[in-house]
Amino acid sequence: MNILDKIIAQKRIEVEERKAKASVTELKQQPLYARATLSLKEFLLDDTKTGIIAEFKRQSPSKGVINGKADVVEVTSAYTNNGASCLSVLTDEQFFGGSTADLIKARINNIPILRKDFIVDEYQIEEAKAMGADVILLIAACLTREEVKRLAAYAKQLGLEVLLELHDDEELQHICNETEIVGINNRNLKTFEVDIERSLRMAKQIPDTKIKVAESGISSVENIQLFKANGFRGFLIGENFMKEENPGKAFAAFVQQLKEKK
Ligand SMILES: O=P(O)(O)OC[C@@H](O)[C@@H](O)c1c[nH]c2ccccc12
Repeated sequence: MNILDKIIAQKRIEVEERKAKASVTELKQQPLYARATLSLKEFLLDDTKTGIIAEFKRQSPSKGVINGKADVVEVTSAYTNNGASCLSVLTDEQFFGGSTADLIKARINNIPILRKDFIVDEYQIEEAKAMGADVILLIAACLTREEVKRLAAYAKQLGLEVLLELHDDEELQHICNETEIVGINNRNLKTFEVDIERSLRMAKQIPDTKIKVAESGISSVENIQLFKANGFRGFLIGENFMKEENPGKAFAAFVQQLKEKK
């Protein structure tokens, strides 16, 4: 079993446990559920913004602990105040050390928030809405094309947007009318191998009508310029900031460099 299979098997158990604890009716009563969502699409198409989706990630299966001390409010506020277009907050507990509480805390910021988790069930989309997320991630590597269509339509009907994540050429067929924002993960979730060139190669096969996001392994302003030149509007970056003692400060310095090199 590769790591992605392991995570998904665990996720299905976890979802059943969570369903037993809170019904959808209860989720709908949570204070943030009724909140009007923000549009990631709009933020990514705004040329005055950086396009960076800045991630709060404490740990990962590939790197172990990345930052054991960072405070979610401090870091996500610094990301927001220094020009992030969106926040990505890990909510998976077991493999990434995230939580629902982290996302709820990050919600003090008024920019779109991506719930970063492994979504396999409509219930998790209801949870995402209840915790104040604006966008959910759907990972093609662990869903069929039909599941992507079904879950994306469900999210849309709740007012949430979808970031569809691809990694392999075969997954290109998962792109559908329901998914307007398409991410290409430079990291293979089964082997952890990172290849920046992958987004560039695969991007050529994605229809121009989709908004493209480059994900993972981005560590320089030059990377971003290259992605931009290849039609990308969004850049999902986690570790490059989270590995620093002060991720917010590292983010601010990165954005400063990006402005200077424009
Ligand atoms: O930390 P990085 O290399 O900048 O990568 C961020 C993000 O792309 C990565 O965390 C990610 C991409 N897809 C995922 C799916 C699940 C969990 C995490 C991820």
